[in-house]
Amino acid sequence: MRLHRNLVFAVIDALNMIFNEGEYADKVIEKVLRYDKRWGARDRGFIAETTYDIVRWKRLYTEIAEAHEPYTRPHLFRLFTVWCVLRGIRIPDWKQLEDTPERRIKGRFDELSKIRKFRESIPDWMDELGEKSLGDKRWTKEIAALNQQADVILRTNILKIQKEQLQAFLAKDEIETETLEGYPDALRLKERKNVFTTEAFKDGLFEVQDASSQLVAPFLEVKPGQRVIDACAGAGGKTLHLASQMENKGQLIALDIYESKLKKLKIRARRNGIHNFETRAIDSTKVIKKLHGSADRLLLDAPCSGLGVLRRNPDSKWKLEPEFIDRIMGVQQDILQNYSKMLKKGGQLVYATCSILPQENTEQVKKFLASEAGQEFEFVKEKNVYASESGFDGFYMALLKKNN
Ligand SMILES: C[S@@+](CC[C@H](N)C(=O)[O-])C[C@H]1O[C@@H](n2cnc3c(N)ncnc32)[C@H](O)[C@@H]1O
Repeated sequence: MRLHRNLVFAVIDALNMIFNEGEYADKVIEKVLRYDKRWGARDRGFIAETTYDIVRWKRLYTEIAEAHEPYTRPHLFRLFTVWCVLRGIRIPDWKQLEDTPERRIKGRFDELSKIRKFRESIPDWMDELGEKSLGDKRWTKEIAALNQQADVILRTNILKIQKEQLQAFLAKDEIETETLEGYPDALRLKERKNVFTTEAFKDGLFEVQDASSQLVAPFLEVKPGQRVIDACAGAGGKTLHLASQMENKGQLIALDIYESKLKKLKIRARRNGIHNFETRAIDSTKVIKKLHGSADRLLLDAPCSGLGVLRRNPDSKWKLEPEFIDRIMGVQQDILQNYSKMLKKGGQLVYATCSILPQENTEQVKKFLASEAGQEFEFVKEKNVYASESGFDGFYMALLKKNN
């Protein structure tokens, strides 16, 4: 691989904004990719993937490069040279990269790779929490899987097109895909490409949605004509899926505490051709109270640590704090206690997270079922999705039924 100076400089700029200015990696990459309109898909891919890689391996690379906060430009270039050496890329003879100690880098890598928190490049607290919560064996496998780059998975919008037709449509744009057993609407890209510029995307024929996330809406067993509430809808990845499973019939109410996220959902719903839905921002407890006893189905896709989706958000390894996890666990239980009241007798709810920690998942459900509010509910089934087993994001979902 031949390195181009302006692309490498863009990576260094991006790392500076992410590591020194605390900006979010996805936003920074969007910003940096706007630097030069002439960059082609390969150039853009290089910038995005190299930046994400160095963010993912930050702790390992900073140990090897003996770099530390705040990262000066020479430090950031040192991280970049570690990336090059470990990938076997020839270092160009640029002033910023001179005197790269290649043998020393490889030696340090071999030493540090013996220790999980360095090898997997995670903070001490996360390694301790993962081991305590999942046990040494599962955590070791799981964190290794969560450090792999995520595949790009599409969900066919079956309101508009069949999966095989979509595959043929995308092939015309030289986007080759394959089906995935056990994920009826999913297509996996054989090669990473920008799908957002395709006509198929603009026409709402698919959404980008991880395969594990595609398991959640079917777990709720919705039927056309029902009243379904998606109480933590966000920008609506799962709302859109629920709507297509309802065949656009019935009533779908999408709630969230952030109006801004619901606005994004409206745009996506329009593109997807969905009209059986409405959004309501939760700006007071009245919004929930008004819906008490009204839903046939209820999705609680609760806010969580996001430890199951580190492959797609590697910078959350450095942004997440243990105090946040403690706080969000309180919110998760409040959501179960208060929002479950929106369900009708005989109705069903799914509690889901994109976490792999039992304390955010099965233990929350057990605590709810043992509480006063949980007495009317019956546990039906649960599913723990591990990245190390599925090859996709880590997720949890539990189905509960409200007794008649
Ligand atoms: C896991 S995300 C939802 C992802 C979304 N369902 C999807 O499939 O794209 C959790 C959502 O819960 C929202 N949230 C946080 N606290 C909440 C609360 N107390 N009530 C309702 N929603 C909440 C967040 O704004 C966030 O959008």
